Amino acid sequence: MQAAVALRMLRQAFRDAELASADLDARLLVEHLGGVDALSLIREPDRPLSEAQVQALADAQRRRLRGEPVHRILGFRAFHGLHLTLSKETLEPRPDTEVLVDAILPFLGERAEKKGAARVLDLGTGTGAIALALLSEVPALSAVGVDISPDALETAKRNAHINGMGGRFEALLSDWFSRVSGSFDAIVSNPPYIPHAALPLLDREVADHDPLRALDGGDDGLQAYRIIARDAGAYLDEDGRIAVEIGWDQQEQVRALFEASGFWWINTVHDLSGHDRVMLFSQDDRQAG
Ligand SMILES: C[S@@+](CC[C@H](N)C(=O)[O-])C[C@H]1O[C@@H](n2cnc3c(N)ncnc32)[C@H](O)[C@@H]1O
Repeated sequence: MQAAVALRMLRQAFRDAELASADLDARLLVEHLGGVDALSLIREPDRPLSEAQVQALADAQRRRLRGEPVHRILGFRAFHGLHLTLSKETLEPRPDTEVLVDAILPFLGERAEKKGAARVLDLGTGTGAIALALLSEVPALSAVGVDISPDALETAKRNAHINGMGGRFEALLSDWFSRVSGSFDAIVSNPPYIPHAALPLLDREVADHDPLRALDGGDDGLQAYRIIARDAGAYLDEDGRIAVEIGWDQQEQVRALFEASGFWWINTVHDLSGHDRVMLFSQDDRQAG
């Protein structure tokens, strides 16, 4: 079968099933499982696929139509320009989380330049997405990525190596701060923040394929923020910063938790849909919003 024919068939099957991202999903699958990039699909539409590639695409089509997200099928996702492999216990990193990376990046860049080196702690690192994106932008930065899942930490380590940053990334098995030591210029986190009772309401593609431990934020969704706000001060440099991703309606509660622990709110950054998504805090009032 020719690549362009495979693409047309897959696209039609996904459109018939009313998948929201039918065209994009079909293209991603044909590009990666058929081994053809976007340009060759246009320049060489007659390029034949091997028997194994046709089989892989048929299998992918079945999985996608059963509701498996396209990046789970591919086993990787692009994040902030990095290629990140996924595994059973890693959350699929989302474009909204790139907002957190961009929000803390100028601060870490400046710190690293001023001091010659800087350190960041990523709590609940998953694939390593946030830490690795920061490392890729700031060569003098090193990172500790904490997770409670050994599977996620293996994946984060693999991602650090694949992206050429293995020497600057430490994967640490820890229940939040329990095994963390030392002090950091910044603490970043995209913790689980879905209130327990809201889990059954999640989109099936999320609920069935992202790990529960990456989603469940306890009774009110704020369990992890409570711990981070309570303990972060002991691991943050005096003039350090905190950046946390939040649920769209959690700004007031998260702000209150951090302020009660003596942190100063700097600002809240919106995601790509205009929702409150990332909050920045500092240890001193000079940067306060
Ligand atoms: C929402 S995911 C974020 C993953 C990644 N940072 C990202 O943004 O794509 C939350 C992560 O926190 C981890 N986690 C949950 N409970 C934890 C705990 N008690 N201590 C450390 N990590 C935990 C989960 O395993 C998961 O990897």
